[in-house]
Amino acid sequence: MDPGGSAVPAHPSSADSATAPPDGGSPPGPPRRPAPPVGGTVTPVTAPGDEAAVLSTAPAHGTGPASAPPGPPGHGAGPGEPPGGEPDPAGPLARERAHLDASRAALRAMRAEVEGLDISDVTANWVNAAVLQAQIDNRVKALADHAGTPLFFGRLDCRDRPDAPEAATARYYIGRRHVHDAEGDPMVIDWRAPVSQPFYRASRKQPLGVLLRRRFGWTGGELTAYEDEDLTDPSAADGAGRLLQREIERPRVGPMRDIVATIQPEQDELVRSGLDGTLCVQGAPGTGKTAVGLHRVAYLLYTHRERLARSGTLVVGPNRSFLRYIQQVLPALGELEVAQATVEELVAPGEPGGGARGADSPAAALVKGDARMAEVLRRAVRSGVTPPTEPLVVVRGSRRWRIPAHELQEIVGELLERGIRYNAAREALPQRIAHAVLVRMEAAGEAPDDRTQNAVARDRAVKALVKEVWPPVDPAKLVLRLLSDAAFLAEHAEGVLTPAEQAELVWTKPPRSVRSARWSAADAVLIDEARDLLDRTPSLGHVVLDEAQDLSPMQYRAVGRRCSTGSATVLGDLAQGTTPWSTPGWAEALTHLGKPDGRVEELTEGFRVPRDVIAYASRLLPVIAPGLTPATSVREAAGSLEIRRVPSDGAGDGEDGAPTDGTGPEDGGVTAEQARAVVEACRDALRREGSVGLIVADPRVPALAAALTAADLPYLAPGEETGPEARLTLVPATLVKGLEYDHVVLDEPAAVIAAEPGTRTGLRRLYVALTRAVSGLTVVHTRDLPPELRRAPAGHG
Ligand SMILES: Nc1ncnc2c1ncn2[C@@H]1O[C@H](COP(=O)(O)OP(=O)(O)OP(=O)(O)O)[C@@H](O)[C@H]1O
Repeated sequence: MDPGGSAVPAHPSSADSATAPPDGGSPPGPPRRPAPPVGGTVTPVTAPGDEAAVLSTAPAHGTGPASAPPGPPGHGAGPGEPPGGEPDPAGPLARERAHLDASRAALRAMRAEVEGLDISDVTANWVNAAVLQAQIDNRVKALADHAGTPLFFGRLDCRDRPDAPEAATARYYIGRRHVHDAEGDPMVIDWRAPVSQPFYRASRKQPLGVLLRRRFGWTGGELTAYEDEDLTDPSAADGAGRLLQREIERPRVGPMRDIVATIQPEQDELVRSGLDGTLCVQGAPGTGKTAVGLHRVAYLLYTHRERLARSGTLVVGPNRSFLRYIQQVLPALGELEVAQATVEELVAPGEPGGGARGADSPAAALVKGDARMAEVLRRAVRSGVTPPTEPLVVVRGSRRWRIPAHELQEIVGELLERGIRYNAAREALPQRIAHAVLVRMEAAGEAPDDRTQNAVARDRAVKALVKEVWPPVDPAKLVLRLLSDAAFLAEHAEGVLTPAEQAELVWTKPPRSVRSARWSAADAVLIDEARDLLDRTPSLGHVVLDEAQDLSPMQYRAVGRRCSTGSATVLGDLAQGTTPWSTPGWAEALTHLGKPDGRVEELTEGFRVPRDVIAYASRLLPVIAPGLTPATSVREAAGSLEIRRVPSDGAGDGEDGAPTDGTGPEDGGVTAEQARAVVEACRDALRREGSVGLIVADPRVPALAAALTAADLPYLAPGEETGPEARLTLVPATLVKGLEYDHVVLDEPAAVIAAEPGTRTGLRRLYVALTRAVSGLTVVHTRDLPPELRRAPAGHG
């Protein structure tokens, strides 16, 4: 029997005992009991225990919403509420809805106030007026009340001061943005404010002044449930409550969403770590690295708004589909100004995909991505500098000023030694020469001033000398020459690259010009490095670098110079490195980034992949990344894992990875039986709720796309938004990193491995593909599974 073939029958269900179906919303009109005053003021409220309306005070164990039967109508609307129908108008849920209504009204008032601003008196001219109006428009946009987005998701009842009596508490509602009433008192507090921090960090062991933490459940924009934790009882166990479980286990449809309501304490520590230090997060698949990185940007923008508004922030992701997938998270958190780019777009902006067209062999790419290339380029850039051998004569009026060659050489030598950027030195050179002339003028009794110095610096003879001594350099032409002219390369790679490495670099058919060259992604990074040697790349305030394990040292340098005076958040998983140059360790990566003091933290709690699926995928870990901790899964549902073996066309089983079916490479070796079984697995997956991802080795995409079309199954491209009409995405294995689907159908693992240049890279690609599922994974294979997957190593399930 195939040891991996045991099916785990756990099907997700939409049933959710934690919340009621929408019940028509809150009754119109004012609540019978007004919502207690919030924030800032000491508010005597009933002791938390009195509000007996707790949904669950203890973490739910083993009866997660995904496996619980659907409750009766109204069940779970909040204890203290009558089952079904409207909530008791005096009950806690009704009071919370009243606070919601009041907060919405306050937000409307805030918006109306901004909309009603009359700027005609305060703006001196139309330019100022336009600028101010744009700021007002942005503010109005930021104050919009989005129907589907809850205004708050949590509440804290805190002891107002450590010495305050038990009954004196302050109450804070925690939400995505700050809302205040007409008096300026807060109704909802921004999740990023320091006051909100205990919502994420407080535990029964360390309550941080919190008496009660309440989480709210929402259904279709309606407040339908809440769940309390009484933090005054140290004997009760901390743990994920049902609303949290429900959020984690909800079916995925559409792009990535924010996790602001359920950020976990260890994630919160990373989100709120300071702007000045660089932070690197190593984490197994689904541990929330991307989520942490994006929320960290939102937090930093809130905390250092002015500084970052000036310097800018940027999120770097592996490809466009990934960026499309994450692009709505920051706007949902109210942050509209964060740029997003791939490394390719960073180094060669303007053209989609960075304009890179050529492809390198892995060996050539390895050398081009090596940090030693920086030294080769540095030498090559400066190679045109030729110390003058003749004196310079400058004619001013009737006088001639002569600077001897040795003095000119000294000036040039000094500029070279100072290590300033090539073009900055090139600009400084005429001024230095002019200075030498001025010294002579003064010695001769003249009284030259700054204008004289500038005039000398612009003198024709000086200009001609500068052009000859310090010639202008075009970065692309320089790289073109290095890659086309073996002698030029050898001159500058001497002692840095071996002759064999140099041979990898040189094009066999050199292009005629920069424009006709088929630049590869690695070439674009070389050009970027050369450009930076000429002129300093402007630095942003903060850069988030996701899927960082795949960057070459030269790519790290390219990202690093874009945050040279700022800081970075580096996110990645060494086990998911699938480039030939992928990062061996974070210390090295941080050094290339120019942030050797960066702090490395690890996340191991998985929020995506169900237990059985992550245990299965983790069988590969000892081979692909020995020493890394396998992720745990906080999801309660074990998930479904099914391995379907398809009988081959009678050709018999071959060796691992070898096609045995006699099909040609043009269809990627997909047999008719395999295609049928894959389509069937997709149909099965589509019977369930949520998104479905069909992951296939890149060469097999056309054959399986044709099979889906023939079977009348519409499908999307990765990053395209799933919706009710199309929930199935056909994803080439090389594009699936960072993405997730409720149910994953994985076609032919042996082909995924075979599509990569080496077995280790292949197994890592397979590990990425195996860890995309939120609730279920079906592996469909004709060829043998890799032996690493068939063996269950001790402790890995
Ligand atoms: N605290 C949380 N509450 C709810 N959902 C969470 C939480 N943390 C992470 N998630 C969810 O878990 C899933 C995985 O998160 P994310 O994509 O950030 O993980 P990752 O570590 O970047 O994964 P990968 O290594 O595969 O790129 C996402 O759907 C995310 O929204």
